[in-house]
This record gives sequence, structure tokens and C-alpha cells, in this order.
Amino acid sequence: MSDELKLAVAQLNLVVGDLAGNLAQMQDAAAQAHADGVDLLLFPELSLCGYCPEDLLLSPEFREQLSRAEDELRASLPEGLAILYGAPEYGEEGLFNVARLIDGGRPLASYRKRCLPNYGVFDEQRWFQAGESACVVEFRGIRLGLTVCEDLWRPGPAASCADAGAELIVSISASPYARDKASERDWNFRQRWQECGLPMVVCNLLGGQDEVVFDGNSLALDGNGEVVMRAPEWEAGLFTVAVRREGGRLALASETRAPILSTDESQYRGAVLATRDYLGKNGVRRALVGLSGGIDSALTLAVAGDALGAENVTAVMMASRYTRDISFQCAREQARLMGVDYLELPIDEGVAAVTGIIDSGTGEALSGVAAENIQARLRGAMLMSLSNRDGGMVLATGNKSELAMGYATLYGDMVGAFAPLKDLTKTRVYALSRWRNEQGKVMPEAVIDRPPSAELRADQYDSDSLPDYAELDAIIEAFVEADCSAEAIIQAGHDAATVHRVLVMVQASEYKRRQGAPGPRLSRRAFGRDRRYPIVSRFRR
Ligand SMILES: Nc1ncnc2c1ncn2[C@@H]1O[C@H](COP(=O)(O)OP(=O)(O)OC[C@H]2O[C@@H]([n+]3cccc(C(=O)O)c3)[C@H](O)[C@@H]2O)[C@@H](O)[C@H]1O
Ligand SMILES: Nc1ncnc2c1ncn2[C@@H]1O[C@H](COP(=O)(O)OP(=O)(O)OP(=O)(O)O)[C@@H](O)[C@H]1O
Ligand SMILES: NC(=O)CC[C@H](N)C(=O)O
Repeated sequence: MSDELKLAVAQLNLVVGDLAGNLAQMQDAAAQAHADGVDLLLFPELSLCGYCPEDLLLSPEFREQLSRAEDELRASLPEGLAILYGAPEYGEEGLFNVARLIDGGRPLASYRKRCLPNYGVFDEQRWFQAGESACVVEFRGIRLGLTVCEDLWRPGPAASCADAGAELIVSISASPYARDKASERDWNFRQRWQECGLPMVVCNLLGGQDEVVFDGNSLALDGNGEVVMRAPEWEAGLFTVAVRREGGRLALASETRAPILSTDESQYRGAVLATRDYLGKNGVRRALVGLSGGIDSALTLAVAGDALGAENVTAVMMASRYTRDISFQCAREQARLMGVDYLELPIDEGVAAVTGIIDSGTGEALSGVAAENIQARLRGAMLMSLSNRDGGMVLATGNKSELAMGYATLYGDMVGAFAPLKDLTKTRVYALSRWRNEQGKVMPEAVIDRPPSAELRADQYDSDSLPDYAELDAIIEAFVEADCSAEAIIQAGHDAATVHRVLVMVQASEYKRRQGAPGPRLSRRAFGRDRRYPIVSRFRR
């Protein structure tokens, strides 16, 4: 080894299936790394094809194009730069998720991921076979132990790299965001260090992909288990780590030491990146939000503005006779503060027309919730018409508390392409709204202070139908995110009748959530890909 080896992690926002685009990003990163004198550049897990390509992995065309892109990548590497990147390996023994080390344009080693995550948002065992052995390779005087993501989240692989003579563990990862994941990573990698005593460099992915969002936060730990490099959350970039041999040990150093963000900031920025990427990666620049003067649509609009730029967002106030003056004032004031395009399209005439057609056609007057929901459905239809005409996507404003309880109208306020707040309870919606306003005012304080109301009938408030949000959200966190039993939640101090009511409603509204828009996981456990329950189920607690 020369005096010093320079490693870099390419924390890139790659796109599933965009082989040409990912190749170009990787080539740009390689050129920059070469100019910076980097010896070895790490890319995220399954870099060229993006994570996770799911059943695209089964497509012969996908396999063929990927193979060509890999050839192109190897042939285009700058002299002297080695890379470690992720790819599927197809062969007679099956399909493997591998890390490939390329030096001088030639393969130096290939490692098959041993631990395939198959829980939460992950289904890797659906596609991949597990590798069986460690891979330790000599690279310019250092023995590297190659690993892929989950390998460093389980006991075993790190220690087996040490047993096979590794001096430094390198990991290519696609580790998605969950609440407080940065602290969890620190704890996790410290556990691995305790098992193997080796320094580690971990390259993580960035960006939104359907229902998950990757926060970056690539890391390096030195031989004492201390974090010596922490790449920023939610930002792409190339971050270097210098490795020097000192008295028989490797010393790691880096100038990159980003802070761990607060939960509020991290969740907010996660919602922003997930929204930007969902629309952007689907080729759409503009968004529409139904703006009611309530807090859910206010925060959704703030996220949309930060994700896409105020000039690309339209807020639509669709007042009915139940819309209060304060709702108008809040909506107008927020649109002014943010500088978004703002429309007022009243719905009373339309509601009367639809209700009249149903009433006269059936000879029976619509009433109660059936009549009230016409308002929500007309608003949904109007937003979708604007989307069809102008090409923007509608953002659904529902939060996790409402979706847990089924407190939302199917084909009404649930319409939308993407739901940025889907995994944030109402309590978190308030916290993030306050945090965002502290960074620069985007919504009037009255939006945060007023009591929540669907305004589908006179004097309607959420508190008429739902338990107090502080209590409801604590029960949702215990039941949905931590899988606690009813008994355990009651023992934690919650009212037994409320607990039973909430648990029954969570189960009974699975059908609504399945028809709702996708949204990013921002808590510890999200409805959807992360928490899967049957719709048809006679199980009762
Ligand atoms: N298992 C199942 N699988 C599939 N579909 C099923 C189903 N069970 C019922 N359904 C269908 O679902 C329908 C009931 O759901 P839905 O039509 O949504 O109607 P529903 O849940 O009765 O009403 C919506 C509720 O959301 C409240 N809310 C809260 C916040 C905002 C808003 C807003 O709109 O702005 C509304 C509103 O006040 C009302 O209490 C049934 O009529 C039936 O068609
Ligand atoms: N008058 C309205 N104009 C435009 N959109 C509306 C109107 N009323 C309701 N909506 C849409 O329906 C969604 C659901 O209403 P809901 O009451 O749950 O949320 P909110 O009004 O944003 O917040 P809160 O529940 O705190 O009042 C709103 O977020 C908004 O997108
Ligand atoms: N892609 C992976 O193997 C990721 C699994 C890992 N446990 C994580 O969340 O972060």
C-alpha cells in the first residue's frame, strides 16, 4: 500500500430501471473521484439498475440491457480508479445480489450478499439466492472485506470477514429512511464493530422510490468504532475517507462530519425528497393541492412548494356553504406567503346538481354521510380534471391518524397520485408544520392553532368522531408501529374502550388504505408495503 489510500462514497440518487441515466451518474462520479485522486469509489447496492427493481429482475430484456450497461461502465472507468458497485448476478446457480470490485477495468472480486432482508419493506428472498461465503480481497495493500447492506445488520458476516483476514470492511447499501434511522445506524454499526473490531466504510443510496425514501447518511467508522465520516442526510455527493496504515492498524480520517438531523427536520426533508422524486422520476413537474385552510393541506402544500418550487404548485380552495371565513383567510394567506398559484372554485352548485340528480332519480333524498361525501368527491373530481387538463399530479393530504381510522372519503379527499403525509400522525403533522414555519413562514399560525374540521357539515369537528389526537396517536404508534397487544396498550394507561374502538377501526379500514395513494415511510412502520394485513379478515381481538 502507498502511504495513504483514498476511498470515496458516491451517495447518489439513482433511478430504478434508468440504466442509461444511472450509468451517466456513475461515470460522472468516477470522473470526479479520479480528479480528486480517489483510489476506490463505492456506489450503493444494485447501483446500475437502482434499488429495488422488483420483478424487473425477471425480465430477459432488463437482464440484457443491464449487462450492456455494465460492460460500458467498466470500459469507461478512468485509469487508476477502482470501483465497488452493486448488480444482480444471473447464472446457473440462480440470481444473486452482488458487489463487484473492478480495478483497471477488470473484475478483481465479486461478492454475493449473504443476508437477504425479507421483512418490513424488503422482499429480497423473492428474487435472490443467498451467498454462502465471505469475500476478502487484497486491494493496493489492504485486505478488504466486501459486504452488501443487510450483511452488516446481522451478526455473522462482519466477524467472518475478520476471520478471513479483512482489515477494512466496505459495504454498499440501500438502507431506507425510517424515523430516527441515523441513530439506529450508529448503534447497529457499533454492534458490528464490537464483533469484528474492524473499521468500516458504508455507502448508502439517496432518493425516493415508490413507498420508501433513502436518506443517504453514508458512514465510516474507524478501528475504535468511532464515526469518522458521516455524509449528510438527504443530499447527494461524493464524500472521501483517507485510510492510512499506522503501526499495523488502519487509521481512517475524513473532513465530512454532517450532523444527525432532528426528527422534525429529517421527516420533513424526507417528505420533500420523496415527493420531488415521485413526481420527477415519473416525468411530472407540477402538483395540485386542495387547500382547505386546515393543517393537513397546509403542510402538504408546504412540502409541495419545497419539493417542486412554488411556481410549479397550484392550490385550489373549493368552498362549500360549510366553509368558515377563517378557512378562506388561512388558504388565501398561505397561498400569498408561499407565492403559489391559487384558485377558488366553489362547489355548492355542483353538489346541489349531483344531489338533485340522485334524489329525483331515486325518489329518495340523500342525507347524512352519503350526502356529505358528495362534497369531498366533487372536490376530488375537480382536482383530477385540472390534473387531466394541465398535467400536474394531485397530492393527497391524508395523514396516518385519519388513514388508520378510515376517517377519509374514498374517491373524495383520498384522490391523488402521492400522499406525502401518509405516514405522519396528526401529532407529527403539527410538529412538522411548526418546524417548517420556524425556518421561514409558509402558513399562518391560525392554521396550526384552529381545531381540525372536515367542514362537510355545520359545526363538524374531528373530535366529534375521533378520540383526542394525542391519545389516538399514542395508541396508533403502539399498535401499528410497535405491534403491541390491546392489553399492553391498556396497561400503558389508555382507556380500554378507546383502545378497543381504535383497534377495531384500524382493522376495518384496511380496504380504504389499499385504495389510497402511495406515500413514503417516515415513521418506524408504515401502512402499505411495510405493514401488510389482509382486507378480508374475520379475526377479532
Ligand atoms: N371491505 C370493503 N372493501 C371495499 N369497499 C368497502 C368495504 N367496506 C365498505 N366499502 C365501501 O366504502 C364505502 C364507505 O367509505 P366512504 O365512501 O369513504 O364513506 P365513509 O367512510 O362512510 O365516510 C367518510 C368519512 O370520512 C370523514 N372525513 C374525514 C376527514 C375528511 C373528509 C373529507 O372527505 O374531506 C372526510 C367523513 O366525515 C366521514 O365520516 C362504502 O359505502 C362501500 O362502498
Ligand atoms: N374547502 C376546501 N377546499 C379545498 N380542498 C378541501 C376543502 N375542504 C377539504 N378539502 C380537501 O380535503 C382534505 C381533507 O380535509 P381534512 O379536514 O381532513 O384536512 P385539512 O382540512 O387539511 O386539515 P384539518 O383536518 O386539520 O382541518 C383537505 O386536506 C383538502 O385537501
Ligand atoms: N437493502 C438492505 O439490505 C437494507 C436492510 C437494512 N436492514 C436496512 O434497513 O437498512
